[in-house]
Amino acid sequence: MTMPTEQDRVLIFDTTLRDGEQSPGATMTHEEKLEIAELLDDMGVDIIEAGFPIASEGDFAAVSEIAMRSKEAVICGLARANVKDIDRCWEAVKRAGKPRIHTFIGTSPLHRQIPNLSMDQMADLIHDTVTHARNLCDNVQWSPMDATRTEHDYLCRVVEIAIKAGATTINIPDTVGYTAPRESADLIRMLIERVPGADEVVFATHCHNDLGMATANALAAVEAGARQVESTINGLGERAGNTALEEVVMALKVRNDIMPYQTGVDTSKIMNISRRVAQVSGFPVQFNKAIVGKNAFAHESGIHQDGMLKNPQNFEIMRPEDVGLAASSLPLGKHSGRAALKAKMTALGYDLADNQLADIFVRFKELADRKKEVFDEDLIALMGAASEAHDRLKVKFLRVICGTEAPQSADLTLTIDGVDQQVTATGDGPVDATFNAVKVLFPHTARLNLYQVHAVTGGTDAQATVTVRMEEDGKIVTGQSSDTDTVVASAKAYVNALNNLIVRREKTKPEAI
Ligand SMILES: CC(=O)SCCNC(=O)CCNC(=O)[C@H](O)C(C)(C)COP(=O)(O)OP(=O)(O)OC[C@H]1O[C@@H](n2cnc3c(N)ncnc32)[C@H](O)[C@@H]1OP(=O)(O)O
Ligand SMILES: CC(C)C(=O)C(=O)O
Ligand SMILES: [Mg+2]
Repeated sequence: MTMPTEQDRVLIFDTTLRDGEQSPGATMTHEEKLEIAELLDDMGVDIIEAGFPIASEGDFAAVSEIAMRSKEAVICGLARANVKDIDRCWEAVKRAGKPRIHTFIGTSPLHRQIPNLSMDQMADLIHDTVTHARNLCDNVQWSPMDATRTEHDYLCRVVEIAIKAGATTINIPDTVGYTAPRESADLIRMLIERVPGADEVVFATHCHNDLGMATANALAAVEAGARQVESTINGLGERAGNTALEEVVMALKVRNDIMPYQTGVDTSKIMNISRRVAQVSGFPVQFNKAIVGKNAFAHESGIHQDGMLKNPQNFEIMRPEDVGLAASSLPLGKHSGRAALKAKMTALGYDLADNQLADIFVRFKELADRKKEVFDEDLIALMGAASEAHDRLKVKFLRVICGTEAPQSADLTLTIDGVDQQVTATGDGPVDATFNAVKVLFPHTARLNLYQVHAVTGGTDAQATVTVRMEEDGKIVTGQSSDTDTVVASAKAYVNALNNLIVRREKTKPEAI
């Protein structure tokens, strides 16, 4: 790969804290804004639009503090085309290591009617306000709001005026998300070709997503010569939002073969900031959102899961770690197949033979038809049920009498090879009485050499897990069971060990000649 030249470098301008916050309901607190600004600075965003200082005392305070705390990023504030806004903006950003004033006015026929100015009056105002901003700050961005619906000749005229008045960045907003990729590119190309002095400034693109084309329009503008992309985390912003920062940055990284441009963003920090912005703005990320959606690296269908297990590149064009995710996920559901089930069972510690996998797969599909997602706990329970189905011994009923008066007794019914058998036995405590009852119903010579109880959860209703280990003729088997009743868990663990012993006996039986 060749080293980036200046022409390859695309500046990333983040406006989550200004345009993003303009989404109805997305207001962030002062502390939250400071935190997001710090995350943006740390991830290598070039310019942070921290707010609109004239809008409120709170916005002014946030922009001022973000400016004071900034490290590498340029800190920018927004201002309308008037001296009061621009002065207030400068007051807020001037403490930044790298301050920028961003001033704008709507230039389209419709927008010129908002302040009710003629073309000439507006041209004069642009000249005066950009000059004023440039006298305060040597880094000035100017935007003709609604540029994509502005007459080309007039747009060229006002862009030239802004450049002559000292603007260093010319931003071309598609304020209402109206343009389409080819048109977006043609507009930037036209301005660069026609406007005198265009080669001395950076052209920026600022797109909205009303027709779902914000990212495509921004990338088309880059291909035509724009070298600053304005965007927000998770695509937050007015109405349907702005270009999503993560989409532009990852598109340029993944398709660098056809879009050979570099950004300074550390993409491994994307997931973290996406989650924080979703939390603080209260705008959840849609599950299937590109790059940062919950499902962006998740595969449920069997054919895709099998392909992923064979080679992740079969179904993923970027690595999860490149966006800060630990790994892709293969959630199990009704569309999953044997390959993913086997991989999950192996991860859970089950080494399944082919016939066991076939058996559990049938049970899994039955469950998946009833449930949206089958979790690890469901599979463990399915395994328990599957192994119990083949057991020769089952605990059917148990009642113990225990307390200060000896002897303690256990009334036990075991189902042995499908037939219920009942006995009452005594012992030194309820567990001993229960084990004696098992021995009466299923006589054996195995010696108990471990009995262990531990609580799975806290509280008096905790699940107890009992482990039993026994030995017969050198064959060691273990049994385990959980129940909120410790004696029931003990009976089931003991019976589980005996079932395992029966299987071992069968396996080690000498072959008949
Ligand atoms: C496309 C964009 O994202 S633009 C940014 C939009 N963001 C915001 O508006 C958020 C912050 N805004 C605010 O807090 C308020 O609107 C304020 C403080 C800026 C202004 O509040 P108010 O003085 O009460 O005015 P109000 O919001 O009602 O109307 C906007 C005024 O700004 C004028 N105006 C709008 N854009 C511009 C501009 N670029 N340059 C100069 N004047 C402008 C309008 O003509 C109108 O003025 P008028 O009252 O003389 O007709
Ligand atoms: C202020 C400008 C740049 C804006 O947000 C827009 O036009 O969408
Ligand atoms: Mg905007």
